[in-house]
Amino acid sequence: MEGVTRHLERSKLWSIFTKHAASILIVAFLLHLLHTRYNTQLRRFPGPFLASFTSLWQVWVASSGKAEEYYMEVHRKYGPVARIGPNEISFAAPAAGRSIFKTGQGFHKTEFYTVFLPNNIKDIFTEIGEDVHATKKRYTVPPYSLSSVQQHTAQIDALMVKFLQKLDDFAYQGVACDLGKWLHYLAFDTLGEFAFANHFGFVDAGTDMNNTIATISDSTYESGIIAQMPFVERWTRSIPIWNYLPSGKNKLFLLFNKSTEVLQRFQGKETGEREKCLLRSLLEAHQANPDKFNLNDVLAVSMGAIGAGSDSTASTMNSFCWHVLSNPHAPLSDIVQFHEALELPYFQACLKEVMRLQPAVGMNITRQVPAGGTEIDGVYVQEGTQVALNGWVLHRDKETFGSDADVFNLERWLKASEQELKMMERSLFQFGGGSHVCIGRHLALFEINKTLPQVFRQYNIRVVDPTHPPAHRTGFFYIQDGLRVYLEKR
Ligand code: HEM
Repeated sequence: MEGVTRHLERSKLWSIFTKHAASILIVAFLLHLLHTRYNTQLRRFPGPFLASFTSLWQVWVASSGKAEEYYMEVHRKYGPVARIGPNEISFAAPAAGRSIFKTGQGFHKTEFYTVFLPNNIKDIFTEIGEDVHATKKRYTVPPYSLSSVQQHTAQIDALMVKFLQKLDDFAYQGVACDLGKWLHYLAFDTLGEFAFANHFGFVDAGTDMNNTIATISDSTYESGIIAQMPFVERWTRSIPIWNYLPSGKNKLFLLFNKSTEVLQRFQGKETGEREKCLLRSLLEAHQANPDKFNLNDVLAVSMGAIGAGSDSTASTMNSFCWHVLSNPHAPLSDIVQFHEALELPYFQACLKEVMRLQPAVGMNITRQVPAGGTEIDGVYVQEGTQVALNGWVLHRDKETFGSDADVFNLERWLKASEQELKMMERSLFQFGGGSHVCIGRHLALFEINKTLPQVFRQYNIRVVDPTHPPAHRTGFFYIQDGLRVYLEKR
């Protein structure tokens, strides 16, 4: 009898549950949202309402292709510290950037990075284990030093000659040229020389071969969206849905073929001076330390260099041309010799101002707060919290850069006192900082300092429509499209 009563009670409960299942699930979901928003120390920070409940807000921001604009707006509205995710806050003051990047503070990369290519074998950009990263970086750093980069001068100069010949064609024909595209081809081929002692042939072809540049850009854009919820990629890694994404179909085979072909050619073979390159140096590191740095690492790091170095350098050169050409106060007629670029104060002021105003990384750089928590820019932050920095935000700090920090004004670099200059330079984060500072910065600056003075010395350049800046889409990098100019040979 007792058993029957219990059975009846259970089936009554079950029928109540099934009748109200939808309502129960909704209430549970609402409780979960409230818990996410309030049951954390981050509740004291202001920020977009939706962002405190779910990372979907950041997914939406990333998919807009204008992440930098959203984050600048967030800080204009909510002040120097803003909550931008259930477990993430963003800082606007350069002092916060300096604390987070300070070596030895224990901040480490978040899972955000793990979804970018190459993600099956980690390179130094996608590797988030600090110890593994430090090992890989030790073997990777030597070919990236300025003196090693300078050893590629002859090959880079040869590329430059071809590049200028192509621009000459536009100048002679008097037709508009998409300078941004050509700078991208040059950046790509330069990386080919640096990484594989063999350029890809983009400048020769004058086209995006195998859609490689577009594929990298699409892939970075998609990864930038997925990176906001990296667990989705982890859960679905074994399902082949990623192959159906635009960047997945083509899978960058030009890049992969080139790196494996060059690797096979180099293996076991002595190479001459002409073939000294990143991949060669990585292979030597592998041969000396086969257990710590394997052949997959060699491939991943060399391919990763192309992904990290092409769009970023092209973006900076694009931004430079746009700002200098559309700004009547920034002519570059003084520039004579490109190898003297470092000694040209006016050119250097333009370059710093461009990297300040439009740093090539448009998305947030994120780090995880170490065990025990820490204070950042006067604010205590609990361990495990994700902290975000965005160059576009940090570089608009009015206390550091002046009340006109939102606009292009290269005079700020020329007129600043020694102390102001020092502070501004310490507050530039276009290459990140700390143990993850951009490894390719010498190469990028070498290329930029050679290319831009050369182009501006050789041509009078006029933007086709100075009222319309090039369109852009931000994946991880801020990528422009449509820098159309007329070139006239000087
Ligand atoms: C103007 C051009 C460039 C800019 C503005 C730039 C910017 C950056 C930034 C901001 C970071 C730090 C990202 C973070 O901490 O989340 C970074 C890291 C990195 N960059 Fe660059 N980059 C440029 C060129 C290059 C080039 C030419 C290469 C390679 C050939 C390269 C390879 C890398 C790699 C591998 C990392 C990861 C470093 C690490 O985590 O230890 N970059 N870059």
